[in-house]
Amino acid sequence: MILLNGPSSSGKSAIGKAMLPLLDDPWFFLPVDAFSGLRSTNHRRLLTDAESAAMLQRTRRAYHRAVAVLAAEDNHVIMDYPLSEPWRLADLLDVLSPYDVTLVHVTCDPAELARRELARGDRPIGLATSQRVYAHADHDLTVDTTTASPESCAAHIVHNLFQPAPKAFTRLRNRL
Ligand SMILES: Nc1ncnc2c1ncn2[C@@H]1O[C@H](COP(=O)(O)OP(=O)(O)OP(=O)(O)O)[C@@H](O)[C@H]1O
Repeated sequence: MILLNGPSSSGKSAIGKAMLPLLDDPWFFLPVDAFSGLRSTNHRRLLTDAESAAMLQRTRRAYHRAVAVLAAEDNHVIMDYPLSEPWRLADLLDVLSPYDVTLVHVTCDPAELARRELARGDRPIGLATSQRVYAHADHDLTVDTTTASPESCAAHIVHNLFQPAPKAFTRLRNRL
């Protein structure tokens, strides 16, 4: 399993898509946005803020478990998911404990993040630079997309996929 962690607009989705043709075997690319996109946005009752927050957390916890179910059937999965709240990592360390995870930190200069965000027009302005990805100073690989293309970042990840144990998830779990 590969987890692409980085702020909004850092290029996680572009890298994930660019990786697929470079990999030897079939992989699932399952961005959290695709999973959340399965949930209706058009419904009759207006949720309170607390209900909305609970719903988002339920969705994310379910995403963690959906990925684990795919892995339990020996499927390879690329996650595109910002670890922007500490509980997300804590939950993943638990749920994904049976599986090999390569944690990739996707980074980008804040000015370039802001430029991309404005150009996209479909993300709240300021999300990318305000989003604190829980970088926790440990990961298996880093790619900086400020000037590198998604294709070159994807190639770097694929060529360095086999990292010596213990990998970041194991080290992080041992620190708990
Ligand atoms: N390496 C890159 N160089 C230049 N532009 C890029 C690069 N990677 C992505 N972009 C552009 O930045 C925007 C966001 O890319 P992408 O959707 O891959 O980011 P993301 O990290 O998955 O964002 P989000 O978490 O908000 O879904 C897109 O318009 C994309 O074309």
